[in-house]
Amino acid sequence: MKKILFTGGGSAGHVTVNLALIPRFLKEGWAVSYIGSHDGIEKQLIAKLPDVRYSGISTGKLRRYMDWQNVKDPFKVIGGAMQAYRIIRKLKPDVVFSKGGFVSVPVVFGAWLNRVPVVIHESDLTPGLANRIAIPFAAAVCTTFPETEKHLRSAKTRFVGAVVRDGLDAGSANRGRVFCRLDGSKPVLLIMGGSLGARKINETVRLALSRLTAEFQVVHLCGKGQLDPELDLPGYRQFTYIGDELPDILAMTDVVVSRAGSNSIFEFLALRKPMLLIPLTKEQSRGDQILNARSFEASGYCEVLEEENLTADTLASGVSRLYRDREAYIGRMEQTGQKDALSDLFHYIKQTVRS
Ligand SMILES: CC(=O)N[C@H]1[C@@H](OP(=O)(O)OP(=O)(O)OC[C@H]2O[C@@H](n3ccc(=O)[nH]c3=O)[C@H](O)[C@@H]2O)O[C@H](CO)[C@@H](O)[C@@H]1O
Repeated sequence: MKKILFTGGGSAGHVTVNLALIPRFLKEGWAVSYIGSHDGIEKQLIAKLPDVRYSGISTGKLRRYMDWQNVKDPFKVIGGAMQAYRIIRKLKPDVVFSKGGFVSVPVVFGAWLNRVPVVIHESDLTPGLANRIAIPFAAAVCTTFPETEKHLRSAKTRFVGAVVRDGLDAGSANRGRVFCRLDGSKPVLLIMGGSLGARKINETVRLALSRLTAEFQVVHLCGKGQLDPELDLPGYRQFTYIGDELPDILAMTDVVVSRAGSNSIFEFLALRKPMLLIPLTKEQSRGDQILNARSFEASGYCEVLEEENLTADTLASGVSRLYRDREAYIGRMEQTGQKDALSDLFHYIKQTVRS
């Protein structure tokens, strides 16, 4: 029996591709294991797959700012690397697939020490810090954007395109309306601040809410701990995070306001949802979301609103404009080629197994 080990975590965006690939390997009879952190979002998401053996390791983070955790974290990273090395030595996987996030770095290093080939996947236009550290130890890097190759120097790259989750297009608008208790009497605006929520977007949405609800029914995914219990308006629904019902909600959505995380924006593109993107700033991230958003803007799929220009007024007027011009956005999105990135990636990983 062939064995594959997956890793990746820290945010849902670092697990989405794994969740799409795992069922394919299970269906072909592979033994599937996963290394994530002890308490990250990946643990909850992978727990839904009973046939996958999950091992937690300790993780640390490389921060761009001063924090007392910076002193403790190198020890956690070293501890995590030793745990990953031992797990991999015992499991003896034929191949490792890494989606990035800090938990993946010791796993990739442990695989390299154990001579197990690693395939890395990069969702963003430029590689994240974790992937940049891990790339020298990998056999190959698969990219979502064709432009990414320019930003990678050492490893073997392969452009596969965007992997969107299975079942994304099987949503039902009716189920979505029942779930959200909305009657569909107005167009639906979905607001999503990435898998963790976005505080600045949430605050601005609340300031603009009377204007937004005059034109739309609004579904707002706020992120953990960011609901406003005081706000209970007709035509406005807030959730911290939506799991399996997201395809239903997307099916009833007319336009989207979102951060520019790679998985999210390719999901909106696949479903032809016009988007107003508010990327994370260079200070909040490394500017990857700005590049993701600008690439989509150049193709005519979205409007970009930089966070420094985000006000109740620019948000409300941007969404109105987006809805007014929706047919033009949808028309351009329909011109995109349909590449089966999931199958391409699946076959490629199978070819990379240890000989
Ligand atoms: C703060 C941070 O580090 N953000 C990064 C993270 O974002 P983040 O985790 O937000 O990633 P993405 O936007 O790429 O993906 C979010 C995923 O979560 C799903 N979802 C989201 C909300 C919800 O309620 N339910 C739900 O299912 C989306 O459908 C999508 O599949 O990974 C992305 C992919 O590497 C990067 O582009 C982002 O810069």
